Amino acid sequence: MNITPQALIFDLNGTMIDDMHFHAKAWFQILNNDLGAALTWDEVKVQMYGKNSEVLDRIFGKGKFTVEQVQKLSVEKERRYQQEYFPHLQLIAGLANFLENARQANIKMAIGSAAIPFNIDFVLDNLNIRHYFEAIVSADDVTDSKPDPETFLKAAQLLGVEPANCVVFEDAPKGVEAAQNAGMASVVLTTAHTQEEFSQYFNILRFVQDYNNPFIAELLPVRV
Ligand SMILES: O=P(O)(O)OC[C@H]1O[C@@H](O)[C@H](O)[C@@H](O)[C@@H]1O
Repeated sequence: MNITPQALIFDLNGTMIDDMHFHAKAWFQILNNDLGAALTWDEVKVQMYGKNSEVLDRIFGKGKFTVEQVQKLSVEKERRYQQEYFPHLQLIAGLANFLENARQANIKMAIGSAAIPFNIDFVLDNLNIRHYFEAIVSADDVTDSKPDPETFLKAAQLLGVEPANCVVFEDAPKGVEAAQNAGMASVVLTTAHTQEEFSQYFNILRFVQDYNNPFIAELLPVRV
């Protein structure tokens, strides 16, 4: 398939940085040690997609916590995650180059993440890459997170690009599903999931380990 997108939309966690193990660890502690959920490691990994409030609703049922309690738990989870992950914080191989090349090719770029702004700021500011992104859609900007298409549709709208002309970078099955629901093609980073876990989706252009895969550069217009 030969596709030159007008816009690139990046999921954040597991897609720009290889940090999903640290999210699972922080969730495991909060859900089990603090809230007594008794979930296995694998159950935590399956349940922890979407907004933090959605994760808590899914596991404990809607209405178990007040809005204030959810907010407190959400920030506490991210505080623990940030503390553990900070020494490892770096972009996935080849991404720094790709962002720069895409910018020089005038491709619009956005972030579409289920993370709260606290975490998005943590990544963008510590890695000094905020200037690449014309739009940022976080957990706080949507009613329903992935697999609902709202995150990616909002990002496309903010960039002023039709969904069909956007390519989404994702690492999670629910994220690829969200892109599919938004009518967008996706490239899958195999940081946290195996290819088999994506078998039901038909919007995947390629599976890549990192941004040094030659397919990634082919997404940008050929330089003359
Ligand atoms: O949408 P992204 O960028 O992959 O972020 C998803 C993750 O964001 C984290 O903040 C949530 O706590 C995780 O549960 C979730 O999986």
